[in-house]
Amino acid sequence: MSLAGTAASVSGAFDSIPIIDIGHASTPGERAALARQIRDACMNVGFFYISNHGIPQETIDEVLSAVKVYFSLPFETKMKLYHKAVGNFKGYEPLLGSNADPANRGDLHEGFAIGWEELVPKENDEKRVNDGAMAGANVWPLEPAGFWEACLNYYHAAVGVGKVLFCLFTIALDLPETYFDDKTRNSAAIMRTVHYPPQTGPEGDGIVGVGAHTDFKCFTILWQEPDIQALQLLNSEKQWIKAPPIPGMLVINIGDQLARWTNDVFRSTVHRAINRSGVRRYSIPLFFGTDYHVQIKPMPSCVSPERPPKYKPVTAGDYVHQRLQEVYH
Ligand SMILES: O=C(O)CCC(=O)C(=O)O
Ligand SMILES: [Fe+2]
Repeated sequence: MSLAGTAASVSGAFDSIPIIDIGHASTPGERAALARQIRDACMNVGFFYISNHGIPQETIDEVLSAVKVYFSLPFETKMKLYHKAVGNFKGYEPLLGSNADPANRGDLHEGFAIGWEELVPKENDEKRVNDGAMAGANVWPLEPAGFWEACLNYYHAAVGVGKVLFCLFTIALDLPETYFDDKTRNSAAIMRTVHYPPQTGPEGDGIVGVGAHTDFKCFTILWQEPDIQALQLLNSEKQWIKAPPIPGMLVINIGDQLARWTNDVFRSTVHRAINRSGVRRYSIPLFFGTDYHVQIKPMPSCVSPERPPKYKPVTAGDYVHQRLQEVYH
């Protein structure tokens, strides 16, 4: 059956989240089976865990310790790089500075956002030329020393995982493996390091760590701090399903860009984070999209007479820019 046909019979009433071992993603004989698992996960849940992702524990430990020091700095120090002053959705986002769910009053987290940057600057870096509405360089705090390096090391490692995933997604979507190559040359990936203070207010006060939302790039690679439950996913029965951190694994979820590319064959699942653990929680999402100048339009394999295109074509950069403006309004 075609992808569009199969999608019609999928319910989305999941109660658990699949775990997929991507350790053998570069072995050609393994890829087809792996892509099938990914297709099932993306059609039914929109979320999955990956094990054997290859990001060294040291890289994770270093970014986590830098991030903990950074967020413990005085408010005024952090506000020197306030993202609205920086102007391109990069830099520091204070507590309650965003609101992912318009029904809520604000998100109880602070964050620091970066985009692509070479670890060693290149003389002639053409990268920014095509970024349109999303153009602009990273900014970096003066302290802690090495913050930028720890962040960029993790960023590049996660982008590497993202490239592997893009390839697996194309196989899962019956497309040539190279389909996204010319659409992901610039690695249009935004990484946020995020601090969620413990939430102590009454239930239903309209303030949670991050309110119910869908992500708006192609997919998200999320590292969450071990031992703290916060992330929850909404299934089609309107039940919130917990997505606890699993040691050594990352969470992957489909975002709205890939839902648009796939005419909703891949599910962009609503999720939120509530930190009632009593302790601070840190997480690091990396949102990976197609290059900002690329037009997002439904793939032929995901359109049929019974499943006509649901979305008008849109340029990735304009789309992301508009969605970010809504969240940080
Ligand atoms: O921190 C988390 O667990 C989720 C974060 C999230 O959903 C986001 O930043 O889009
Ligand atoms: Fe999210």
